[in-house]
Amino acid sequence: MASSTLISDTQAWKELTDHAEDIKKSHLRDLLSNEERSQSLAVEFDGILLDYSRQQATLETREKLFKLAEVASLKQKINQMYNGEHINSTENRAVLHVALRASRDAVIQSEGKNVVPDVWNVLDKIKEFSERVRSGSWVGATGKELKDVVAVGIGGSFLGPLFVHTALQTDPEAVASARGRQLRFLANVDPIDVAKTITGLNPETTLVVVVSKTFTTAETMLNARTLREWIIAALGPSAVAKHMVAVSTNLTLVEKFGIDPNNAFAFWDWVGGRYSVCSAVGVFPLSLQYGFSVVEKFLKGASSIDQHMFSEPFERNIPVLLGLLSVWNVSFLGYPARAILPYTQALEKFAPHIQQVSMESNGKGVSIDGTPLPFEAGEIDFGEPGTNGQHSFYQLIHQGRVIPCDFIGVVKSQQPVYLKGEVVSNHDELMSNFFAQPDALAYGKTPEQLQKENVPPHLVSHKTFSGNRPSVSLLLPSLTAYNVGQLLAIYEHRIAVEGFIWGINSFDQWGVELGKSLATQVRKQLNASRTKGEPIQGFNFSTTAMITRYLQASSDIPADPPTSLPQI
Ligand SMILES: O=P(O)(O)OC[C@H]1O[C@](O)(CO)[C@@H](O)[C@@H]1O
Repeated sequence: MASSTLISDTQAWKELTDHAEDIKKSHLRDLLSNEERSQSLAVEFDGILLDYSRQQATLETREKLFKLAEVASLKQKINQMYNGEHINSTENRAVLHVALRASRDAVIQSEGKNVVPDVWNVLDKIKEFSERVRSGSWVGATGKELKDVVAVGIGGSFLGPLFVHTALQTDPEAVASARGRQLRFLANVDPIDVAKTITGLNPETTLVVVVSKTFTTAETMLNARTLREWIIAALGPSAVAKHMVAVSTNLTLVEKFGIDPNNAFAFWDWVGGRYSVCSAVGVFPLSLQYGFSVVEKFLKGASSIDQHMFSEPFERNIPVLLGLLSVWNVSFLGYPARAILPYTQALEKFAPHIQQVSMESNGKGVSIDGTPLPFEAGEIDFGEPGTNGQHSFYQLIHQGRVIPCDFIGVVKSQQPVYLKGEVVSNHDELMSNFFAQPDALAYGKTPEQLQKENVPPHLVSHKTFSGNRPSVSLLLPSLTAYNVGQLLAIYEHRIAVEGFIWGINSFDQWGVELGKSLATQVRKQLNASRTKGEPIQGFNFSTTAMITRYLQASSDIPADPPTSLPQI
């Protein structure tokens, strides 16, 4: 396919469009009765099972999707990514998050240079520094051990580390090594978030890690300045050197901020913000909390999927299959959303992280060469752990809109809780729902079944479930740090596969710029109005009126220093 040709203009796309019309006539109830089909639509790797038999798809669909992958040069694009080519063309950057978790002896080139030694230099530095803090050889300004860490960052500098932190909090090995320590995150610029974060913390025992790829993000820099004042107010200006460290690609700005670059952990422009959890962005705060050896297992898990993705044929390649099925659901069956439903509370923060990875990556309106897309790319991701979600939005999924679901289950719970005298453990109860929901969605319930159950006629339509609602089931052996790394990489690569097929740039994010620059204009005017009494100008009537109202109504609020923030 020539690079300027849209994927939707190809014969492979047209064939899938026609094929989708046929598939829409079938029902999952019937498709699932074919055991041979079900057996073929499942794949296993390293203890992970992907069952995609509940997709509205047949073996023919899969063949046609492989044809589409061929026409989209999927294999070449994956190779280009792993070879460090500048596939993020609008920013002229390589996309090499796979290098962040490569083994020490791997060779991954960017601009003719093997980047793996640089990665391991930083990992070694993280290991050494985190061990000093954890062992108490690096202490605060008053000689006290630093037991509490606040990671200040937003977007990719927050969501991935929070997801992994939340998951590790259930891993017995991680829990044991985190005893007596706490890790908190400060992301939102809302003063409430600042107050909540510092509540109960003592600056004497707190290490603040400022995490920002660019070191210019408005929210992060303001929060970093606030916490710097919090430290200075309690311990004096010289305490900053002991209590503040940084993770960034911009070490010049780190130094300008007042953090010693020797206490900063670098990463590189070939790591996208939302793909940075395996860089110092995640590895450093998580190593402070859990120790480097636990975090290394997480990296190894991600790396195992990197190798699987790179070398496994498409028929057995979990991220490739998932990516192609997502394209099938969005572009051919017309389902714009995807629900991420982990049946484990440990993955509570997984959907929020994937929201950013997926929607910032694939929420694009033009192809990689700038041609407007005649189809919608990306999907709307949302989710909650089961069974909580079942008591929230599943009604819509069962009887309202059709939303393809990802069910994620774990064979061995990290926390088996058995009730004495009860037959079913908490985990079995959870998993009963994990197994039941996909079938409920797929089969539904017919009016005939309801009539046989003597449901009153006026309720039959209300109690009918159309079924034929697609899902995939991903069954992980357990949720160790290693498995968490695998899950992360499966989704990262799946999202890249989708973008490669749609022919978009999944690695830039120009869509976040406009709001940021308008906020800069508002911020300038707010300052000018508050300090010099200047009138608000340059906005439309509505915005001018709202800002003016806001200024007038908030003019009597005292500008307290952050140290006097009420603790929540
Ligand atoms: O790490 P930084 O540079 O502070 O950026 C934070 C986030 O802001 C964005 O650039 C846009 O929201 C994200 O892509 C990024 O993860």
